[in-house]
Amino acid sequence: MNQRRFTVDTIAKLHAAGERFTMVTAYDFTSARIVDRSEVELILVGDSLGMVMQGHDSTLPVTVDDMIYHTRMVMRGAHRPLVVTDLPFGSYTIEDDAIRAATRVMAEGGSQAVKLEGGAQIAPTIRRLVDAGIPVMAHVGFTPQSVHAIGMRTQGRQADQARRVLEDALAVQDAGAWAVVLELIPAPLAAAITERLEIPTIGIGAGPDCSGQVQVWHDLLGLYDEFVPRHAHRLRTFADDAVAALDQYAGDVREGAFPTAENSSTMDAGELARALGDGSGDSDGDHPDGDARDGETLDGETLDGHA
Ligand SMILES: Nc1nc(=O)c2c([nH]1)NC[C@@H]1CN(c3ccc(C(=O)N[C@@H](CCC(=O)O)C(=O)O)cc3)CN21
Ligand SMILES: CC(C)C(=O)C(=O)O
Ligand SMILES: [Mg+2]
Repeated sequence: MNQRRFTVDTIAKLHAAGERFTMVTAYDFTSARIVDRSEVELILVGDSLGMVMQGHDSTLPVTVDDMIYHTRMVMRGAHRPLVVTDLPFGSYTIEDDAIRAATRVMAEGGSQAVKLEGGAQIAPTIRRLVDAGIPVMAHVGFTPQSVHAIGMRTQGRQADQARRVLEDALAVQDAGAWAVVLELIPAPLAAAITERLEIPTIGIGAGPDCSGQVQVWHDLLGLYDEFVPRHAHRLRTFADDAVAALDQYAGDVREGAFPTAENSSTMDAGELARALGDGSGDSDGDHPDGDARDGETLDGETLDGHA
């Protein structure tokens, strides 16, 4: 597919046309290449990488440098999707820090937008980023960087809390966010918010009536077994396939079934004999040019790749 890259503008047009779209996380070149070949419109370089790539039990230890490192790998592989990078925990608490972190992520990482967690409280920061020319995706409801403050649970089941989630979504829209992730909120609340917003909502654990959906790569493909969130759309079990493949590899080597002639190269028996010095080659031990290293040229042209 030789499609032009999705932009904030083309996503807005999809949304205006009433089309649902998808976002998936990616953290490296190879996975970004795969998303590039798919129909998924957006890549999130999520701070979930702290869990699924780094093995931490929360997203809190992730640094701006980590996000830039992973974004750079993703940008080399993704040419069609719009790429958004999460600002990590603590990097945008203070407004000036937010400008610095977002500027670095975009200038050094190369992504097209940043995402940060929070509602009304973070709205002034969103406004400043947008004024600085940085497209901002917001994230309300369950915000994983606040897990120790709010717990790992659905937000907005009671009226007062639900109203706060709605107000957060309206506040980030007013501040200039071009989209908002709704994480772990009741489906009817997500539907009501989506109806009241002009910008697209992107749901995860927020029911079917969002403008789009987002999933973590490892959850979709069955690569992460520490836990499988209820909201995960686990379409494959690649980790199981990988273990089976590794077992087959180990077994093949043990049984001598790998490598075969097809995986190996040959050499002239005389050359080997000369190398081993068993008398069939140069008996005087001389290695005149053009003899012991037959066929090689001075510029090394024929050095590579012959079987
Ligand atoms: N692999 C992975 N998938 C994710 O979706 C994800 C991450 N990692 N890391 C960052 C955040 C953390 N997220 C999480 C993590 C756990 C639950 C969880 O335990 N959910 C409960 C249901 C909670 C409720 O409905 O109140 C569950 O039983 O799955 C939810 C979101 C979402 N993000
Ligand atoms: C779960 C998504 C929305 C996210 O923020 C992440 O992957 O970090
Ligand atoms: Mg995140």
